[in-house]
Amino acid sequence: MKAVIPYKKAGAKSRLSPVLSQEEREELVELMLNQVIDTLKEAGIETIDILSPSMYGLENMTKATVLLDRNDLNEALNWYLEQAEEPVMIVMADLPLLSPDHVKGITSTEGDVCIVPGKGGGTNVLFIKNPSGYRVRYYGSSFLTHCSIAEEAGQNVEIYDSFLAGIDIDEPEDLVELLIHGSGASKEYISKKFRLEISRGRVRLAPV
Ligand SMILES: Nc1nc2c(ncn2[C@@H]2O[C@H](COP(=O)(O)OP(=O)(O)OP(=O)(O)O)[C@@H](O)[C@H]2O)c(=O)[nH]1
Ligand SMILES: C[C@H](OP(=O)(O)O)C(=O)O
Repeated sequence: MKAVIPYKKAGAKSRLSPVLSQEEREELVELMLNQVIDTLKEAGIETIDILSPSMYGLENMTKATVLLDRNDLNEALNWYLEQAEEPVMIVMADLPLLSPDHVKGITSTEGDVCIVPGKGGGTNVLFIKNPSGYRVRYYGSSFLTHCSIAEEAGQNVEIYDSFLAGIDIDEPEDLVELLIHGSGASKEYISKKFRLEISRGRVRLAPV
């Protein structure tokens, strides 16, 4: 069993541009990537690949193997799945609230495929026991798409339901969850720029 993390640092997280500069967004994704790698290692995942279109931000990466593929996310991942000869766990790089227990729970699924839904219909983690028989199609309502792809391939799907594993850091409101529930370098980084404030009964971001 091995894990692959699709990762692109250049121009990352454009949906966070209302609150973070490009430089800040690129720093944040690098911190989150390293937290995801550490979580996978702590869960006992020994083979970890990073699939990236360039070495940007990965020049000093020693904790995982960097595989370069300039194709888009789906093409790069489907190429990876075609080559795989063991179960594959596709883990997004923007999951700083993912824990080793989540990883262990996902990979101990009784299903052929285990999916962790993200906000807004995304797919945060996709564990595939028989990768050669599966193809991904991220973006849009990819969670529903990935469920259908499994069912059409006769593979049964387990949905791993987790509030924290379901939080991918895409939009400003996701930074509130990182400040409330997070720990480690990405939480520390954001806590230097933002604090939480209660406004009209809701928790919101405010500049420090
Ligand atoms: N290998 C590879 N990974 C990608 C590519 N585009 C995005 N990713 C990664 O795929 C995961 C999900 O991507 P998004 O949440 O859309 O990240 P993003 O493109 O930086 O965010 P937005 O600009 O807000 O859409 C993250 O781990 C990204 O680093 C790509 O073209 N190639
Ligand atoms: C890659 C994409 O991420 P999102 O844009 O939903 O955060 C998805 O999960 O399909």
